[in-house]
Amino acid sequence: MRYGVIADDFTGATDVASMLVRAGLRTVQAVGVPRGPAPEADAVVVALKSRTVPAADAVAQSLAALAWLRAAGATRFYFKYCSTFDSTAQGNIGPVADALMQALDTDLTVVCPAFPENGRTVYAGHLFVGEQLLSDSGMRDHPLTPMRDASLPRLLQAQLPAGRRVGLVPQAVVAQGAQAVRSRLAQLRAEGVRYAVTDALDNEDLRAIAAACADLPLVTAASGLALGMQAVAAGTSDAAHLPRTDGLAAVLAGSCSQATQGQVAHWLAAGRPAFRIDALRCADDGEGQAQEALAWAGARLADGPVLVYATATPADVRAVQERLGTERAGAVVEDCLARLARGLVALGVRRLVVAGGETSGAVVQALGLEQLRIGPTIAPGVPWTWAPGPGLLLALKSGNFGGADFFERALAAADA
Ligand SMILES: Nc1ncnc2c1ncn2[C@@H]1O[C@H](COP(=O)(O)OP(=O)(O)OP(=O)(O)O)[C@@H](O)[C@H]1O
Ligand SMILES: O=C(O)[C@@H](O)C(=O)CO
Repeated sequence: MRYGVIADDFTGATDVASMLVRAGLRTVQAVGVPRGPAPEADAVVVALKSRTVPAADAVAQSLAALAWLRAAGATRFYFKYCSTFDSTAQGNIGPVADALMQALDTDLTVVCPAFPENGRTVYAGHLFVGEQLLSDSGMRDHPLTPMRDASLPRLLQAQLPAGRRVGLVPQAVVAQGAQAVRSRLAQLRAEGVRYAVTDALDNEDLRAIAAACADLPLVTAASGLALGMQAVAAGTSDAAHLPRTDGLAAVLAGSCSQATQGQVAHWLAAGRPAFRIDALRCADDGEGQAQEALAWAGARLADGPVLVYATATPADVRAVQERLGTERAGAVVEDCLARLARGLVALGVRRLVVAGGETSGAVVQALGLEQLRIGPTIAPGVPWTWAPGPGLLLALKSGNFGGADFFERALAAADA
């Protein structure tokens, strides 16, 4: 194995694994730090749930993943965070990146959240979502990681220990290609910069950055840079062919992003069956709420796919958070959806779409899954995956990804 990837959430892990597969690398996704021996692969992605935990926990989990990946033979490392740089107020990206750099004894890395295929671009160090600055996008109202600043150097600097320097590789340099990026990185290193934020507007820019980073022990990025790694890695594989399954189908949505709100609205508008989870009820009687949803689903699954969603508007989420506190609100809803996932699989569901990174983490942990095989892409950054234990097709959708008809499209693809 050559590449070791540490992803700070589960949808982010399938996102980057899918890109590595597209780049031609045989890729295995491990759920949490693996216990067993290294699988036969060019890249292993370790999926953590470290984005919103206290920074010290995130660092400890990431270092444990690094230790396993090194022992398994990886020589190049990739810290995968969100293409919208999702961090809590305290921020885990800086502390984790810094700890990984120290452990690898390296003095320079890049910071590259761009994912142009999903509208995330970086210009003059500022992160855009489509045509909006990150701070003007729906990410302003994220339940756990509201992003109210679009300047990557400023966001990162605030998360780093004093004295760490952050610099920029501007788009004018990236557009000149890999050699120009390499020269700029050398210049920044000579100036004492440890973190080079890279502008990137399209996949061509990502390819140039990836080629320029070929000798760096560590890169930090969203999944876009993995697509660019095609140029530097000897590609060998195509997307894995996943088994077919005739089991029942369901969608669980815990994401409150604008994209997921649109997907839920699209499902409801088509008159498809859907059950809304009440977040306050989850706090009072999570087991009762899960049982009620399960009984509802059990009565309908034989007729076709069902949706169970906690997805709510920013105003509704705020009202719940004011009552419960942000952390508890997130945790009780995740817990309810995780129970539901267990219940749905027990009822015979074998094709499951989950929306939301934290939600996916809770679901995958509740199902006790250890490894996911990466299959064909449903939408940029979202592949079908296969969990061999229960024989389950699982799509873990990043909150912000996918068009309005994503749920229907995913289920149709699983049928094809
Ligand atoms: N109605 C609700 N009220 C309060 N919190 C909610 C509600 N519905 C969901 N949540 C919580 O909001 C959080 C959503 O985070 P999650 O990571 O699952 O989605 P996302 O951030 O949109 O996705 P991604 O991380 O892939 O971008 C979860 O902790 C979930 O439990
Ligand atoms: O990079 C992204 O946007 C996603 O893979 C993600 O991390 C969502 O949680």
